[in-house]
Amino acid sequence: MADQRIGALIVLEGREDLDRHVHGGIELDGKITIPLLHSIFNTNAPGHDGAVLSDGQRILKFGVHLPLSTNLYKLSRGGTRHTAALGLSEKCDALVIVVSEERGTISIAENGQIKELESHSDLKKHLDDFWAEYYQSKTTSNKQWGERRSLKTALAAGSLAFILWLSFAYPSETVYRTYAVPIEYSNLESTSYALQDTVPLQARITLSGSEQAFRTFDPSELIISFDLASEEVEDLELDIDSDNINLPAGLQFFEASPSVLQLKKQYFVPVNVPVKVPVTGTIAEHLQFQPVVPSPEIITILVDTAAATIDSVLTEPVDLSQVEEQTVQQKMLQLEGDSFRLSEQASPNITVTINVRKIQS
Ligand SMILES: Nc1ncnc2c1ncn2[C@@H]1O[C@H](COP(=O)(O)OP(=O)(O)OP(=O)(O)O)[C@@H](O)[C@H]1O
Repeated sequence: MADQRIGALIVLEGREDLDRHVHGGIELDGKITIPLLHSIFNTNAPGHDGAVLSDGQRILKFGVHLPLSTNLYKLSRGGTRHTAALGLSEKCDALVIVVSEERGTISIAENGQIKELESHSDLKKHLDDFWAEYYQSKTTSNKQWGERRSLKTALAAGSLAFILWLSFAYPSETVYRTYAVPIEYSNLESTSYALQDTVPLQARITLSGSEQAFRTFDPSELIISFDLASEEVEDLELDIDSDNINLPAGLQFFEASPSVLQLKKQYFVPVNVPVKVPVTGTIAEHLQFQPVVPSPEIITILVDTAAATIDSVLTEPVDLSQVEEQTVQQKMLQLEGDSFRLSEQASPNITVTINVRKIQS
Protein backbone atom coordinates (compact mmCIF):
# COMPACT_ATOMS: atom_id res chain seq x y z
CA MET A 1 0.00 0.00 0.00
CA ALA A 2 2.90 2.32 0.81
CA ASP A 3 4.43 1.68 -2.62
CA GLN A 4 1.11 2.47 -4.28
CA ARG A 5 0.53 5.53 -2.08
CA ILE A 6 -2.69 4.18 -0.65
CA GLY A 7 -3.26 6.02 2.63
CA ALA A 8 -4.20 3.65 5.46
CA LEU A 9 -4.68 3.60 9.22
CA ILE A 10 -4.68 0.19 10.89
CA VAL A 11 -5.10 -0.37 14.62
CA LEU A 12 -3.98 -3.62 16.22
CA GLU A 13 -5.63 -3.85 19.59
CA GLY A 14 -3.54 -4.75 22.62
CA ARG A 15 -4.98 -5.91 25.94
CA GLU A 16 -6.92 -2.75 26.75
CA ASP A 17 -10.44 -2.08 25.61
CA LEU A 18 -10.62 0.41 22.74
CA ASP A 19 -14.34 1.12 22.81
CA ARG A 20 -14.18 4.14 25.09
CA HIS A 21 -11.55 5.82 22.92
CA VAL A 22 -12.90 5.28 19.40
CA HIS A 23 -16.16 6.24 17.72
CA GLY A 24 -18.28 5.11 14.83
CA GLY A 25 -17.20 2.62 12.25
CA ILE A 26 -18.86 -0.34 10.58
CA GLU A 27 -18.62 -3.82 12.03
CA LEU A 28 -17.15 -6.27 9.60
CA ASP A 29 -15.69 -9.33 11.33
CA GLY A 30 -13.73 -10.34 8.23
CA LYS A 31 -10.43 -12.16 7.90
CA ILE A 32 -7.55 -9.78 7.12
CA THR A 33 -6.60 -10.16 3.49
CA ILE A 34 -4.67 -7.87 1.19
CA PRO A 35 -7.59 -7.43 -1.27
CA LEU A 36 -9.90 -6.56 1.62
CA LEU A 37 -7.53 -3.89 2.96
CA HIS A 38 -7.19 -2.48 -0.56
CA SER A 39 -10.98 -2.37 -0.93
CA ILE A 40 -11.41 -0.57 2.35
CA PHE A 41 -8.73 2.04 1.74
CA ASN A 42 -9.56 2.54 -1.93
CA THR A 43 -10.26 6.28 -2.07
CA ASN A 44 -13.24 5.70 -4.35
CA ALA A 45 -14.93 3.49 -1.77
CA PRO A 46 -17.20 5.21 0.74
CA GLY A 47 -15.52 3.56 3.75
CA HIS A 48 -11.92 4.66 3.20
CA ASP A 49 -12.06 7.47 5.76
CA GLY A 50 -11.03 6.46 9.23
CA ALA A 51 -9.21 3.48 10.69
CA VAL A 52 -9.47 -0.28 10.50
CA LEU A 53 -9.56 -2.08 13.87
CA SER A 54 -8.07 -5.53 14.04
CA ASP A 55 -7.43 -8.13 16.71
CA GLY A 56 -4.52 -9.42 14.70
CA GLN A 57 -6.53 -12.02 12.78
CA ARG A 58 -9.72 -10.32 11.72
CA ILE A 59 -10.83 -6.86 10.74
CA LEU A 60 -13.37 -6.05 13.42
CA LYS A 61 -14.44 -2.65 12.12
CA PHE A 62 -13.49 -0.06 9.54
CA GLY A 63 -14.23 3.67 9.10
CA VAL A 64 -13.47 4.17 12.81
CA HIS A 65 -12.76 7.61 14.21
CA LEU A 66 -9.71 7.80 16.51
CA PRO A 67 -9.04 10.56 19.07
CA LEU A 68 -6.66 13.26 17.83
CA SER A 69 -3.47 13.98 19.73
CA THR A 70 -2.86 17.51 20.93
CA ASN A 71 0.90 16.92 21.26
CA LEU A 72 1.63 18.12 17.77
CA TYR A 73 5.31 18.71 18.57
CA LYS A 74 5.73 14.91 18.48
CA LEU A 75 4.78 14.86 14.80
CA SER A 76 7.69 15.96 12.68
CA ARG A 77 5.57 15.47 9.55
CA GLY A 78 2.08 14.36 8.69
CA GLY A 79 -1.42 15.70 9.11
CA THR A 80 -4.64 14.38 10.58
CA ARG A 81 -4.14 10.69 9.85
CA HIS A 82 -0.84 10.73 11.75
CA THR A 83 -2.35 12.89 14.53
CA ALA A 84 -5.13 10.32 14.96
CA ALA A 85 -2.64 7.42 15.12
CA LEU A 86 -0.62 9.22 17.79
CA GLY A 87 -3.82 10.19 19.66
CA LEU A 88 -4.98 6.59 20.09
CA SER A 89 -1.51 5.36 21.08
CA GLU A 90 -1.49 7.94 23.88
CA LYS A 91 -4.67 6.48 25.37
CA CYS A 92 -4.13 2.71 25.21
CA ASP A 93 -1.72 -0.10 24.40
CA ALA A 94 -2.76 -0.52 20.74
CA LEU A 95 -0.24 -0.47 17.91
CA VAL A 96 -1.25 1.84 15.08
CA ILE A 97 0.17 1.57 11.57
CA VAL A 98 -0.11 4.62 9.31
CA VAL A 99 0.58 4.58 5.60
CA SER A 100 0.97 8.05 4.21
CA GLU A 101 -0.92 8.66 1.01
CA GLU A 102 1.16 11.75 0.30
CA ARG A 103 4.65 10.39 0.94
CA GLY A 104 4.28 6.61 0.73
CA THR A 105 5.93 6.19 4.13
CA ILE A 106 4.94 3.83 6.94
CA SER A 107 4.86 5.02 10.55
CA ILE A 108 4.11 3.21 13.77
CA ALA A 109 2.42 4.83 16.76
CA GLU A 110 2.82 3.02 20.05
CA ASN A 111 2.89 4.05 23.72
CA GLY A 112 2.31 7.71 22.91
CA GLN A 113 5.14 7.97 20.37
CA ILE A 114 5.10 7.93 16.58
CA LYS A 115 8.01 7.13 14.33
CA GLU A 116 8.53 6.77 10.62
CA LEU A 117 9.98 3.39 9.65
CA GLU A 118 13.03 3.17 7.44
CA SER A 119 12.23 -0.14 5.77
CA HIS A 120 9.54 -2.76 5.35
CA SER A 121 11.61 -5.13 7.51
CA ASP A 122 11.29 -2.61 10.38
CA LEU A 123 7.52 -3.06 10.12
CA LYS A 124 7.87 -6.83 10.26
CA LYS A 125 10.03 -6.55 13.36
CA HIS A 126 7.50 -4.29 15.11
CA LEU A 127 4.67 -6.63 14.21
CA ASP A 128 6.61 -9.72 15.35
CA ASP A 129 7.38 -8.07 18.71
CA PHE A 130 3.80 -6.92 19.16
CA TRP A 131 2.50 -10.34 18.17
CA ALA A 132 4.80 -12.08 20.64
CA GLU A 133 3.71 -9.77 23.45
CA TYR A 134 -0.04 -9.65 22.88
CA TYR A 135 -1.24 -12.44 20.64
CA GLN A 136 0.95 -15.48 21.20
CA SER A 137 -1.21 -16.82 23.97
CA LYS A 138 -4.42 -16.19 21.99
CA THR A 139 -3.31 -18.11 18.90
CA THR A 140 -5.20 -21.33 19.58
CA SER A 141 -8.48 -19.61 20.13
CA ASN A 142 -7.81 -17.33 17.15
CA LYS A 143 -7.58 -20.42 14.98
CA GLN A 144 -11.10 -21.29 15.97
CA TRP A 145 -12.22 -17.73 15.16
CA GLY A 146 -10.56 -18.09 11.78
CA GLU A 147 -12.57 -21.19 11.05
CA ARG A 148 -15.88 -19.55 11.94
CA ARG A 149 -17.07 -17.95 8.70
CA SER A 150 -19.73 -15.36 9.25
CA LEU A 151 -21.75 -13.97 6.38
CA LYS A 152 -19.64 -10.81 6.47
CA THR A 153 -16.44 -12.87 6.42
CA ALA A 154 -17.67 -14.69 3.38
CA LEU A 155 -18.50 -11.41 1.67
CA ALA A 156 -15.15 -9.97 2.62
CA ALA A 157 -13.31 -12.79 0.92
CA GLY A 158 -14.12 -11.20 -2.47
CA SER A 159 -13.51 -7.48 -2.68
CA LEU A 160 -16.24 -6.87 -5.29
CA ALA A 161 -18.77 -8.49 -2.98
CA PHE A 162 -17.42 -6.30 -0.20
CA ILE A 163 -17.88 -3.11 -2.20
CA LEU A 164 -21.45 -4.12 -3.08
CA TRP A 165 -22.18 -4.87 0.55
CA LEU A 166 -20.64 -1.55 1.53
CA SER A 167 -22.73 0.50 -0.83
CA PHE A 168 -25.92 -0.88 0.75
CA ALA A 169 -24.81 -1.03 4.37
CA TYR A 170 -22.78 2.14 4.62
CA PRO A 171 -24.97 5.16 3.77
CA SER A 172 -27.09 4.93 6.90
CA GLU A 173 -24.19 4.54 9.36
CA THR A 174 -22.76 7.48 11.33
CA VAL A 175 -19.32 8.38 10.08
CA TYR A 176 -16.78 10.85 11.41
CA ARG A 177 -14.58 13.12 9.30
CA THR A 178 -11.94 15.60 10.34
CA TYR A 179 -11.07 18.80 8.47
CA ALA A 180 -8.54 21.60 8.87
CA VAL A 181 -10.77 24.68 9.13
CA PRO A 182 -9.68 28.35 9.03
CA ILE A 183 -10.45 30.58 12.01
CA GLU A 184 -11.66 34.12 11.46
CA TYR A 185 -11.68 36.80 14.15
CA SER A 186 -14.01 39.69 13.37
CA ASN A 187 -14.96 43.07 14.80
CA LEU A 188 -11.71 43.68 16.56
CA GLU A 189 -11.43 47.46 16.86
CA SER A 190 -8.33 47.43 14.74
CA THR A 191 -6.84 50.76 15.73
CA SER A 192 -6.87 50.14 19.44
CA TYR A 193 -6.79 46.34 19.72
CA ALA A 194 -4.68 43.68 18.11
CA LEU A 195 -4.38 39.95 18.61
CA GLN A 196 -0.98 38.59 19.50
CA ASP A 197 1.08 37.34 16.56
CA THR A 198 0.74 33.74 17.71
CA VAL A 199 -3.06 33.42 17.30
CA PRO A 200 -4.05 30.09 15.73
CA LEU A 201 -5.34 30.52 12.20
CA GLN A 202 -6.84 27.06 11.87
CA ALA A 203 -8.15 24.14 13.93
CA ARG A 204 -9.10 20.55 13.17
CA ILE A 205 -12.82 19.98 13.33
CA THR A 206 -14.43 16.54 13.42
CA LEU A 207 -18.01 16.28 12.20
CA SER A 208 -20.33 13.31 12.37
CA GLY A 209 -23.26 12.37 10.19
CA SER A 210 -24.34 9.95 7.52
CA GLU A 211 -22.20 9.18 4.50
CA GLN A 212 -25.02 10.69 2.44
CA ALA A 213 -24.79 14.03 4.31
CA PHE A 214 -21.02 14.14 3.82
CA ARG A 215 -21.38 13.46 0.11
CA THR A 216 -23.33 16.66 -0.53
CA PHE A 217 -21.12 18.84 1.63
CA ASP A 218 -18.21 21.06 0.53
CA PRO A 219 -15.64 21.21 3.37
CA SER A 220 -13.89 24.25 1.83
CA GLU A 221 -16.91 26.32 2.94
CA LEU A 222 -16.41 25.51 6.62
CA ILE A 223 -15.23 28.40 8.76
CA ILE A 224 -14.82 28.96 12.48
CA SER A 225 -15.65 32.54 13.39
CA PHE A 226 -15.42 34.55 16.57
CA ASP A 227 -17.00 37.96 16.98
CA LEU A 228 -14.63 39.80 19.32
CA ALA A 229 -16.68 42.99 19.61
CA SER A 230 -18.30 41.85 22.84
CA GLU A 231 -15.14 40.39 24.39
CA GLU A 232 -14.11 42.88 27.07
CA VAL A 233 -11.22 41.11 28.73
CA GLU A 234 -7.69 41.08 27.32
CA ASP A 235 -6.85 37.42 28.08
CA LEU A 236 -9.41 35.48 26.10
CA GLU A 237 -10.38 31.84 26.30
CA LEU A 238 -12.53 30.93 23.35
CA ASP A 239 -14.21 27.51 23.13
CA ILE A 240 -14.57 26.07 19.66
CA ASP A 241 -17.99 24.47 19.44
CA SER A 242 -21.01 24.28 17.18
CA ASP A 243 -21.89 27.95 17.91
CA ASN A 244 -18.78 29.14 16.09
CA ILE A 245 -18.94 26.89 13.02
CA ASN A 246 -21.18 27.23 9.98
CA LEU A 247 -22.40 23.64 10.12
CA PRO A 248 -24.29 22.30 7.13
CA ALA A 249 -27.62 20.55 7.58
CA GLY A 250 -27.33 16.88 8.49
CA LEU A 251 -23.86 17.10 10.04
CA GLN A 252 -23.07 17.52 13.72
CA PHE A 253 -20.07 18.95 15.47
CA PHE A 254 -18.19 16.16 17.27
CA GLU A 255 -14.88 17.64 18.50
CA ALA A 256 -12.23 20.27 17.83
CA SER A 257 -8.50 20.20 18.24
CA PRO A 258 -7.53 22.43 19.91
CA SER A 259 -10.87 22.76 21.69
CA VAL A 260 -9.99 26.03 23.44
CA LEU A 261 -8.06 28.98 22.03
CA GLN A 262 -6.04 31.07 24.46
CA LEU A 263 -5.59 34.52 23.00
CA LYS A 264 -4.28 37.79 24.21
CA LYS A 265 -5.92 40.98 23.11
CA GLN A 266 -3.55 43.91 23.33
CA TYR A 267 -4.77 47.43 23.93
CA PHE A 268 -2.85 50.01 21.93
CA VAL A 269 -2.66 53.71 22.79
CA PRO A 270 -1.56 56.26 20.15
CA VAL A 271 1.58 58.13 21.21
CA ASN A 272 3.35 60.90 19.22
CA VAL A 273 7.11 60.39 19.32
CA PRO A 274 10.07 62.05 17.57
CA VAL A 275 11.83 60.13 14.78
CA LYS A 276 15.59 59.80 15.32
CA VAL A 277 18.15 58.88 12.67
CA PRO A 278 21.22 57.02 13.94
CA VAL A 279 24.51 57.45 12.05
CA THR A 280 27.42 55.06 11.48
CA GLY A 281 30.88 55.49 9.85
CA THR A 282 33.01 58.59 9.67
CA ILE A 283 32.40 61.47 7.32
CA ALA A 284 35.14 62.48 4.82
CA GLU A 285 37.71 64.89 6.27
CA HIS A 286 36.80 67.78 3.95
CA LEU A 287 33.15 67.65 5.02
CA GLN A 288 31.31 68.67 8.12
CA PHE A 289 27.89 67.24 8.66
CA GLN A 290 24.92 69.08 10.08
CA PRO A 291 22.08 67.38 11.98
CA VAL A 292 20.26 64.79 9.86
CA VAL A 293 16.64 65.81 9.36
CA PRO A 294 13.87 63.18 9.12
CA SER A 295 10.54 63.88 7.52
CA PRO A 296 8.12 63.52 9.20
CA GLU A 297 9.91 64.52 12.40
CA ILE A 298 7.07 63.29 14.63
CA ILE A 299 5.15 60.07 14.07
CA THR A 300 2.17 58.39 15.73
CA ILE A 301 3.00 54.98 17.16
CA LEU A 302 0.42 52.65 18.72
CA VAL A 303 1.86 51.34 21.95
CA ASP A 304 0.76 48.47 24.17
CA THR A 305 1.26 50.62 27.24
CA ALA A 306 0.77 47.68 29.60
CA ALA A 307 3.93 46.09 28.17
CA ALA A 308 6.20 48.89 27.02
CA THR A 309 6.98 52.60 26.88
CA ILE A 310 8.57 54.58 24.08
CA ASP A 311 10.14 58.07 23.89
CA SER A 312 11.46 58.04 20.30
CA VAL A 313 11.57 55.78 17.29
CA LEU A 314 14.69 55.01 15.24
CA THR A 315 15.12 54.65 11.49
CA GLU A 316 17.72 52.50 9.74
CA PRO A 317 21.11 54.18 10.18
CA VAL A 318 22.75 56.55 7.71
CA ASP A 319 26.32 55.53 6.73
CA LEU A 320 28.31 58.77 6.82
CA SER A 321 31.34 57.25 5.04
CA GLN A 322 29.22 57.06 1.85
CA VAL A 323 28.15 60.71 1.98
CA GLU A 324 29.88 63.08 -0.52
CA GLU A 325 27.40 65.94 -0.64
CA GLN A 326 23.97 66.91 0.61
CA THR A 327 21.67 63.93 -0.09
CA VAL A 328 18.16 62.72 0.53
CA GLN A 329 17.62 59.02 1.38
CA GLN A 330 14.64 56.81 2.21
CA LYS A 331 14.98 54.93 5.50
CA MET A 332 12.64 52.41 7.13
CA LEU A 333 11.41 52.84 10.69
CA GLN A 334 12.70 50.15 13.03
CA LEU A 335 9.82 48.92 15.20
CA GLU A 336 10.72 45.76 17.04
CA GLY A 337 8.59 43.48 19.22
CA ASP A 338 4.81 43.18 19.25
CA SER A 339 4.24 46.03 21.70
CA PHE A 340 4.49 48.69 18.99
CA ARG A 341 2.60 49.15 15.75
CA LEU A 342 2.35 51.93 13.23
CA SER A 343 -1.01 53.62 13.02
CA GLU A 344 -2.87 52.84 9.81
CA GLN A 345 -2.23 56.31 8.34
CA ALA A 346 1.52 56.32 9.02
CA SER A 347 4.09 55.15 6.48
CA PRO A 348 7.14 53.17 7.64
CA ASN A 349 9.27 55.09 5.09
CA ILE A 350 11.02 58.19 6.37
CA THR A 351 12.69 60.72 4.10
CA VAL A 352 16.05 61.63 5.58
CA THR A 353 17.97 64.76 4.51
CA ILE A 354 21.70 64.66 5.20
CA ASN A 355 23.14 68.19 5.17
CA VAL A 356 26.89 68.57 4.77
CA ARG A 357 29.17 71.59 4.43
CA LYS A 358 32.57 71.67 2.71
CA ILE A 359 35.32 72.78 5.12
CA GLN A 360 37.28 75.70 3.61
CA SER A 361 41.03 74.94 3.78
N1 LIG B 1 -9.74 11.21 13.79
C1 LIG B 1 -9.51 10.37 12.78
N2 LIG B 1 -9.65 9.03 12.94
C2 LIG B 1 -9.39 8.19 11.93
N3 LIG B 1 -9.00 8.57 10.70
C3 LIG B 1 -8.85 9.88 10.48
C4 LIG B 1 -9.08 10.84 11.49
N4 LIG B 1 -8.86 12.07 10.99
C5 LIG B 1 -8.48 11.88 9.71
N5 LIG B 1 -8.46 10.56 9.40
C6 LIG B 1 -8.10 9.97 8.11
O1 LIG B 1 -7.02 10.71 7.58
C7 LIG B 1 -7.32 11.16 6.27
C8 LIG B 1 -6.75 12.53 6.03
O2 LIG B 1 -5.41 12.47 6.26
P1 LIG B 1 -4.49 13.80 6.06
O3 LIG B 1 -4.06 13.88 4.64
O4 LIG B 1 -5.11 14.99 6.69
O5 LIG B 1 -3.35 13.33 7.05
P2 LIG B 1 -1.85 12.96 6.81
O6 LIG B 1 -1.38 12.54 8.17
O7 LIG B 1 -1.12 14.09 6.12
O8 LIG B 1 -1.91 11.69 5.89
P3 LIG B 1 -1.24 11.46 4.45
O9 LIG B 1 0.26 11.52 4.68
O10 LIG B 1 -1.75 10.11 4.11
O11 LIG B 1 -1.74 12.56 3.53
C9 LIG B 1 -8.83 11.21 6.21
O12 LIG B 1 -9.27 11.00 4.90
C10 LIG B 1 -9.23 10.08 7.13
O13 LIG B 1 -9.25 8.87 6.39
